[in-house]
Amino acid sequence: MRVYKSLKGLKDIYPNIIVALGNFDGIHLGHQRLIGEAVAVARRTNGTAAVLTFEPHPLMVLKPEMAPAMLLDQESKQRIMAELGVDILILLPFTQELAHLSPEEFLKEILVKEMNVRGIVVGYNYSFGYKGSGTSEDLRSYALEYGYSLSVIPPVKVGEQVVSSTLIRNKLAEGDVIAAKRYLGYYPFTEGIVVTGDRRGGNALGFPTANIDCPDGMMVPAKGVYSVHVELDGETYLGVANVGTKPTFHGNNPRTNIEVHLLDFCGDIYGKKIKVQYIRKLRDEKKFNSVHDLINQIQADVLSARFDHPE
Ligand SMILES: Cc1cc2nc3c(=O)[nH]c(=O)nc-3n(C[C@H](O)[C@H](O)[C@H](O)COP(=O)(O)O)c2cc1C
Ligand SMILES: Nc1ncnc2c1ncn2[C@@H]1O[C@H](COP(=O)(O)OP(=O)(O)O)[C@@H](O)[C@H]1O
Repeated sequence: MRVYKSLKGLKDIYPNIIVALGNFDGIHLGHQRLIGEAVAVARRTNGTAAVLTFEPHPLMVLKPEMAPAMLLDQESKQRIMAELGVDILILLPFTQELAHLSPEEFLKEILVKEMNVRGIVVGYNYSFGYKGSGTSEDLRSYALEYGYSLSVIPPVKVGEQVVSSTLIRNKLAEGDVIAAKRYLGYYPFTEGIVVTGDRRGGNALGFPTANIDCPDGMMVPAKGVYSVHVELDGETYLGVANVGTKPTFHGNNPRTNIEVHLLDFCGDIYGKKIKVQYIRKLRDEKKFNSVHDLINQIQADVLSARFDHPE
């Protein structure tokens, strides 16, 4: 998959672009269906499967205080899109100027003039252009004139629930990682570099923990203890993770920390990149009266986590 940050020259390199439009935070089951449709149309028509998305998230530019925590970092997002078969990803810088294009201008200037799209795929509730006033009906009304096909993907449901990024954020905020996985189609995860912590885990507790540095603005599940799968150097380990503030030691320290103890592993992994996939919430984080009680509880957590083998 090739990544572009500008539209310049694209239509000359790719004369038959089928584009999926949207923000796709999380690339959940609904997004996967939508992007899958663009890929299918492109394969059928000998075209190029493209995703056009904005960077940063439009709300970061328009109303930063309203911008949600992101479900996926940019690198993971690109990896999943490539796995879905996307040929080109266009990360269009979202500017005030772009935000002020009317729906008609966005369609004519960007999709037709710059990209000469042959196919457009959007979700049932897609909106675009100034203040999001354009809808899929507007795209439909110009399809014949500009010669593109239009697919509008109906809501994807799991049971009675319509899958959405907001629903998934709410589930993660409740610590319900099992529900989040049901809607994402994969285990929610945090990826980051192992940094030094308070150097207490291995020495005082007998449970060394890899502390991960999580980029700001990323969604993290509710505070608590989780069984996890950890990817490190191409291997997958079972682990127990604590998402929280370590109240036994830190009093009212507000900064949420993610740390994981890998089962059946020993080694120095400072500076390494690890991916922590949340499998199941085991319990809430709590303040223990003694280090001894905390150690006993972590031992019990490890026993519970042993039930959650990696596939
Ligand atoms: C499985 C697991 C569960 C934990 N549960 C709690 C908890 O309930 N309360 C708490 O204060 N700290 C908890 N901790 C965090 C420990 O206090 C922490 O690992 C220890 O302070 C070491 O921190 P360090 O890695 O910065 O040295 C937990 C850690 C793990 C690995
Ligand atoms: N089983 C393990 N799980 C996690 N980290 C481990 C494990 N074995 C060794 N380590 C190493 O030990 C470090 C954690 O030790 P710890 O005493 O908790 O110190 P820190 O406070 O710096 O995290 C990890 O960052 C990692 O390099």
